[in-house]
Amino acid sequence: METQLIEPAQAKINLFLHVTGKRDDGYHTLDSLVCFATCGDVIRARPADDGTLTLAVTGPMAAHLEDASAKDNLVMRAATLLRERFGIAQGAELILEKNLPVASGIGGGSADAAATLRVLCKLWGIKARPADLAPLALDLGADVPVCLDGGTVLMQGIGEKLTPLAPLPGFSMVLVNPGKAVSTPAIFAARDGDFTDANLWPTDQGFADITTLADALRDCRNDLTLPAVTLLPEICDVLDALARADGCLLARMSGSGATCFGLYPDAQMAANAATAIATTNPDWWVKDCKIASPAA
Ligand SMILES: C[C@](O)(CO)[C@H](O)COP(=O)(O)OP(=O)(O)OC[C@H]1O[C@@H](n2ccc(N)nc2=O)[C@H](O)[C@@H]1O
Ligand SMILES: Nc1ncnc2c1ncn2[C@@H]1O[C@H](COP(=O)(O)OP(=O)(O)OP(=O)(O)O)[C@@H](O)[C@H]1O
Repeated sequence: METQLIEPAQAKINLFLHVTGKRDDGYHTLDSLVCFATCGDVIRARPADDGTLTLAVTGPMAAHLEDASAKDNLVMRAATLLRERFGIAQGAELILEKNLPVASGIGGGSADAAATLRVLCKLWGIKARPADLAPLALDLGADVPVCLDGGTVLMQGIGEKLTPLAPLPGFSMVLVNPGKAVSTPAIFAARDGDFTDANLWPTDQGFADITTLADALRDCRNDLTLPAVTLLPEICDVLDALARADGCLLARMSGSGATCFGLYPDAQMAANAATAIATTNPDWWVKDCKIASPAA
């Protein structure tokens, strides 16, 4: 039977995101607590005997990617770069199931690129250590290294400095996107004012439950919220809708937006919140999910 490998590309959530400075090349340095959600895209890969690389895109968000199989899709860019750097002659037939909204702050494209690297290392028998793949991942985007590693991570530098942290207590989330793409460079460019101090997060502290975690997260923020809301005021409506739902412990924007997340103590409360928000706002993308365990 023909081999088909399947790799999840889980949504990336920035539980907080502090912008701590700006480098000479224009990139910003960050402090961000990153975790992953149980929902996301899926990458499937089969060997291609003729040595070609092809991509097909399926799924509810496929139409939002301009030219599904274009070579600038992050899946194709990841596959092409991996072949070049490791001198691989084999090809692959790739299928991207696009479930996450595009350009929405939950790293869809970055998670796809990272999942492509993981699945093709398996398909092509590349025995690369994480350190061998890290520079390649960073060349694809600042969020790709964290998506490659997964787990709960303190992300610093421009995204290349990753400190794995102890797993967080389990919690449920609702992700909401108002259905409008937001450009990451435009949001960083619109940010102004002071930078936030680095290293504010207590990396050695454990959290007994979601309530104590939410308390600690409330001392932090997403520094890109103000520029994002200025460019897309609907983000305020999304945050309000999440915060007003019963049981919401924290509502915050992820990455450069526009997707926001709400944290809830249990799956039933998250499901109820998702139903209520989706009913009132039929044009929004609404998804209830959980924090992914590191091995998921
Ligand atoms: C906002 C985050 O989602 C937080 O996780 C990421 O930092 C964004 O990562 P990404 O989408 O992979 O970003 P890239 O594709 O590498 O960069 C897009 C653009 O965003 C800006 N950018 C990105 C990352 C960063 N640390 N500083 C920046 O200023 C730069 O203008 C860059 O040209
Ligand atoms: N496989 C892909 N999935 C999503 N976007 C892609 C993909 N390949 C290329 N892109 C392009 O990358 C840009 C960023 O999309 P993406 O969904 O990764 O943004 P994001 O969720 O804001 O990411 P981040 O949180 O890492 O900033 C979009 O303009 C999109 O056209």
